[in-house]
Amino acid sequence: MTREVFSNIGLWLLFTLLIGNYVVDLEASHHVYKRLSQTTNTESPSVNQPYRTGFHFQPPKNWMNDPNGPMIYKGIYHLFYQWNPKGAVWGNIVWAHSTSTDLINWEPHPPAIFPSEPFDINGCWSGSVTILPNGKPVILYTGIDPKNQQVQNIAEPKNISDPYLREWTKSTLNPLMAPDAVNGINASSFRDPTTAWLGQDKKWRVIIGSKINRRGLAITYTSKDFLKWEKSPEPLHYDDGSGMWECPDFFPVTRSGSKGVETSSFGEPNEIKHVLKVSLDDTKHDYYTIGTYDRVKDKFVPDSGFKMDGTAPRYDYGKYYASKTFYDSAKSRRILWGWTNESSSVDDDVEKGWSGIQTIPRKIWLDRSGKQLIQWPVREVERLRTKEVKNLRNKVLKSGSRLEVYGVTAAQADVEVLFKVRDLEKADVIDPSWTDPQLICSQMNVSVKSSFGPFGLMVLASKNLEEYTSVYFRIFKARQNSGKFVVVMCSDQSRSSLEEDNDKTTYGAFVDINPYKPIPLRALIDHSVVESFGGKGRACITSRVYPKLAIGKSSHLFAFNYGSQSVDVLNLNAWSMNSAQIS
Ligand SMILES: OC[C@H]1O[C@@](CO)(OC[C@@]2(O[C@H]3O[C@H](CO)[C@@H](O)[C@H](O)[C@H]3O)O[C@H](CO)[C@@H](O)[C@@H]2O)[C@@H](O)[C@@H]1O
Repeated sequence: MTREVFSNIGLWLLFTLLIGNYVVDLEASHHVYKRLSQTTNTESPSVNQPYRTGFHFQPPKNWMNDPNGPMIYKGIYHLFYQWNPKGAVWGNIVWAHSTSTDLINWEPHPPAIFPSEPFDINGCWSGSVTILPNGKPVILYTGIDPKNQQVQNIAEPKNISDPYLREWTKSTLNPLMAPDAVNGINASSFRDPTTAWLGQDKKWRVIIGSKINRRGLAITYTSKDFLKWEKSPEPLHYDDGSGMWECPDFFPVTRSGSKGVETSSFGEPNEIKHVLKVSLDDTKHDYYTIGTYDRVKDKFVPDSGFKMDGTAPRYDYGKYYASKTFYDSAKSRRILWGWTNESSSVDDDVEKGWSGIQTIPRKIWLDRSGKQLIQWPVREVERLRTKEVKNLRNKVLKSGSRLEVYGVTAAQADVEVLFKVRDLEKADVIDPSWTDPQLICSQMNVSVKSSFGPFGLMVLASKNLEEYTSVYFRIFKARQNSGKFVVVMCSDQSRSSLEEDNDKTTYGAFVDINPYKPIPLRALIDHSVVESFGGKGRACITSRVYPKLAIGKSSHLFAFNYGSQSVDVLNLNAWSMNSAQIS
């Protein structure tokens, strides 16, 4: 059926091309595809869906991976994403499309781009939007050609007066960038173009993720007109040994304040730093480095201490991949989107009929230290807060104690808590060999007592704690007689579900905060996802969990302290969250 439809589309398109159209009119194929995506896999997900989210973005059904081409256009936010119209596993990839006025409630549209031409017949993979100086948005995306080579294509809106940009036209000049014998690009590792930026010479630049042997690199192309692109002799940046760089992202950040800057902005060199983010195919994590962009040499130079490989800091120390930012000109902020895959088995995904969510979009900016990025859920999500619970204020959590937070819908909630510790000189000294926070968290699980920690939240917990996910801190002295401390934040999924088949890896991150001050923790809890923010966005951990007992109204929320020293809860606010309008 699919093949038939595609070959009919192909014939029809060939006809329009033969009669001399320079752009491919996709209107008819659009409608056919819309029908197709509505009729394939017609079995809607079963009614009993305890793991579907209430306020995290997800399509009504089927597989979703990377966020693509996020932007704001005429006051409307757009999110495209990699979607399989035919099932809950990866494949048959198209650019699905939704729009929003607040980044939280979404209206679905038919797929914007789908395989129709030789230059993308085997898939429309990830890419980005660039808003041209005349205000017109254009998409650069990776197409998979008949030889399964990865090539870069352009698509533009059919009608720029439609704020929803519902229809897109592919250029007949596609592919604009392709591997060949001369450029020596690896045809199976050449994908995911970024948002382009304008250089001093008025030429556009874009980078594309790639690899040559074990070298991961960001290949630069330049163009005067956005159509004819020339490969630069040198990549923007590379690292030997890091493997394929998927979904690169490259953007400026201001050195002071949390305002975002437009991708082509440079300002004074002492005002702007640049961020290079890559998604490492080898580890499936998103890493970033902060550095300087040399506009003359077209080179990114990481600041001292940063290396663009698996040792670089991560946006999120849980399940989080293929992220992408955009500049929100309406609110002068840079927004980060990221994909969170399931931790359930493929069989379970197929049975529930869907896979993959997007995390709540986060505002992202450079910390005053210049050494790390800070992320915080967009303020708009707070509009879903309802019924605030304030039953924990200035409470002492004695060693081994737990306090239940009553009156909140614990399966769909937003919780903010401020802890305070005293007598820090009693902290245990960290073993100098403990350099990997994930290892610390998994080896010292929640039942292992230190002086300070574990203390934190137990979320998606069953009444008698047969199931719970714990998000907590431990504080160590950096050395004996040292006034420096190491704060570790953990998200322990090992007891999250009675079901055995899920990936229950424990995650961990170091949090760069001063433990003499109050220690903030926020958790966005949404049925099968827990997004945790330590130190006001200095460390983020997203986890996926599938409790069997702690679902819906049977879900509970606790603050706890299993460390040997008491911990104060200065303040704990919890909100039941309304559901967003999404699909
Ligand atoms: O949808 C294609 C885009 O996704 C990216 C990054 O997520 O590449 C993914 C990749 O496929 C693997 O990842 C899938 C989920 O992302 C997974 O389910 C699949 O089984 C994997 O093969 O696509 C290619 C081809 O399979 C592979 O090399 C990647 O890891 C992004 O780079 C693509 O544009």
